Amino acid sequence: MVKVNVDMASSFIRAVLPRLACRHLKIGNNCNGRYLYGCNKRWVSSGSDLVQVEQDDSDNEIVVLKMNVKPVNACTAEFNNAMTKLIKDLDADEQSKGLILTSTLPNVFSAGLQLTALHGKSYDEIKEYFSTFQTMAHTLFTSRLATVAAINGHAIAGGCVIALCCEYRVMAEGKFHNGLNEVIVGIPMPAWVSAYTVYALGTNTAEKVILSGKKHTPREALQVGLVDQVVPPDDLIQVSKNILSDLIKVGDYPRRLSKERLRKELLMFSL
Ligand SMILES: CC/C=C\C/C=C\C/C=C\C=C\CC(=O)SCCNC(=O)CCNC(=O)[C@H](O)C(C)(C)COP(=O)(O)OP(=O)(O)OC[C@H]1O[C@@H](n2cnc3c(N)ncnc32)[C@H](O)[C@@H]1OP(=O)(O)O
Repeated sequence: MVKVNVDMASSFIRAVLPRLACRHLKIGNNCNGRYLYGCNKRWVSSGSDLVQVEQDDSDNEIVVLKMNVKPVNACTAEFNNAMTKLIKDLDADEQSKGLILTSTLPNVFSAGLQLTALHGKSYDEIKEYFSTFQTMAHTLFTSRLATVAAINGHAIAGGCVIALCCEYRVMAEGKFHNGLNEVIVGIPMPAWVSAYTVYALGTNTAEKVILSGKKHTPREALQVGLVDQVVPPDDLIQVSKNILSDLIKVGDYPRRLSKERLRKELLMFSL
């Protein structure tokens, strides 16, 4: 079990992080607001309009969630909470078997945490904000659904984490980056993100990916295991659907229980 010095992390959040984060991006507070709500399933309600929901098949087995937080799918607290609620609703619906996660934006899957949410905020506010992201990631990671990330653009830091929570990751070819640049931004990698990365990549590669903070091209991301497949952009959704269809062919109960057993150990990691 990884030991984490919580006091050190707390002082870091309190004192350094807000300044580092904003220096990194050179941004002010550009958090704005409301976007179209695309939900067409009566039992799915995020209570928000930041994720579009599409049914993919007549059996309602496959759902496509499209992140829709312009301009770069930065994970606002509202978005994190909406995603958590949607995934929990889908988990509770026995008809649903699989989930494809992608973005409405043409070149960005997700830019990760909303750096502006850290600017000028109190320790408690930042802590609360972080916890909304962590809850969303844990909910996706442990979802009983089969999950595929269809990465249609940049997937940076928290955006890469969201993809790592999925069972399978397909990325579009293009001038996009995928990586965990937390150490470059100035965020010591939380143990739970490291644990998820080790789970997906293996310890040795995860360490290199995390400690370098490198942003990978799609081909490089494939080499290190951040993604499982790279495809032409036009094929991304169809390939993801094919993978998902194969994944959900397996008997639901043994699959669900095996996924739970494989992944639940990792929930012991917090900061
Ligand atoms: C101690 C810690 C304890 C607990 C932590 C708990 C959880 C942690 C788990 C994971 C941690 C994750 C850390 C992060 O995610 S930090 C975020 C790091 N993200 C980045 O570094 C990406 C930065 N963005 C980019 O590189 C680019 O924007 C791009 C490649 C995604 C897209 O490039 P474009 O050229 O298409 O667009 P831009 O002109 O650059 O941007 C448009 C617009 O969007 C603003 N913006 C970009 N990224 C963010 C962001 N992450 N948050 C807020 N806003 C963002 C950018 O400033 C532009 O705004 P303006 O139009 O100028 O207003």
